[in-house]
Amino acid sequence: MERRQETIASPAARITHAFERAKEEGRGVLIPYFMCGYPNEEQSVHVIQAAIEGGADIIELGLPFSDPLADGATIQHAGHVALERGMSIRGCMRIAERISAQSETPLVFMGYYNPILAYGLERFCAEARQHGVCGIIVPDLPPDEAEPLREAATRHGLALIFLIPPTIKDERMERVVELVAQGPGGFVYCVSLSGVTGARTELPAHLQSFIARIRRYTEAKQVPIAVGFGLSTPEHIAQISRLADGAVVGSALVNLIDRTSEEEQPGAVKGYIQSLHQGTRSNQ
Ligand SMILES: O=P(O)(O)OC[C@@H](O)[C@@H](O)c1c[nH]c2ccccc12
Repeated sequence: MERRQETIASPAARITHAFERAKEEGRGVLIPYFMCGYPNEEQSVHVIQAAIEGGADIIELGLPFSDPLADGATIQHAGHVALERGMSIRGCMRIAERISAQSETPLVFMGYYNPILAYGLERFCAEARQHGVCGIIVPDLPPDEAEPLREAATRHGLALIFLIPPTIKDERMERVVELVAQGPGGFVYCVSLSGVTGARTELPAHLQSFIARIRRYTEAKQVPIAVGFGLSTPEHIAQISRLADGAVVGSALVNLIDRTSEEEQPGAVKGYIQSLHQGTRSNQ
C-alpha cells in the first residue's frame, strides 16, 4: 500500500495521469515538442507557456545536440541555433524549472545519450526531477543498453520512454512495453515512419496496422501509445486520436516559430495548439 502511494506521487505518474484524464474526456493527448533555447532561452519559455495555454497536455523539451541522428532538417536547424546561442543541459534545466514553476503540465526531456552520459546519469536524473521534469526520451539509447539510465530514472521517479520504430521485431517490442510497464509510468512513442523527424502532408499508409501491432502488447499492461513524426494538421491529430492515445508535433511548431516575429510567436503557437487540440476529439 505504501509503495503504491509513492508511485502515485511520482513525477512519472503525472504523465500517466495526463493520459487517463484525456481518456475520460474522450480525446487523445497532445504533446508539442519544443527545442530548448530556440529561438533563444527567454523566448522558448514564452512559446512553451503559450502552448500550455493553448491546451498542451504534456510538453516534450528537446535538449540540443551537435550530432542528432534522428532529427530532420527542421529540428536540426533549431538545435544548431540553440547551441550557437549557448544552450546547455543546465540551460534546459533552467527552462524546465521556469515552466514547471507556473504549470502542472508534465515535462519530458528528449535528448541524445552522449551529453546525458557526460553530464552524469545520476546527476541528470536528480536535477531533472528537482526542476520539475517527469520523464526522459533518449532516441539513440537501445533498450538493451538502457539499464543504467533506467535505474537512475526510476530512482528519481522519472519515466523512461522508449521509441518503437516500424522496423522493430515483435520480441523487442514486447520487451520495450514490459520495461515501461515495470517503470513508474509513462508511454511508448510510436515512430510513425522509418526516417527522420519532419512535417509531412499525409500519414503513412501502414500506420493503422502498425499501431494495432503495438496495441497487442500495450493493451493488457495499460501502457499508452503516443505517435510522432510527420504530424502537422488538426486532421492528422484527429486520425491519430482514433488509433492511439496521443500525438507528438515538433517540426511544424519549429516552422511556425520560424515564420513569425518574436512578438507574434506566443499568440501564433497558442492558436495553432488550440486548433490541434480540436483534432484530439476524434469522435467529431
Ligand atoms: O518533428 P515531427 O515530425 O513533428 O516529429 C516529432 C519529433 O520532432 C520529436 O518528438 C523529436 C525531436 N527529436 C527527435 C529525435 C528522435 C525522435 C523524436 C524526436
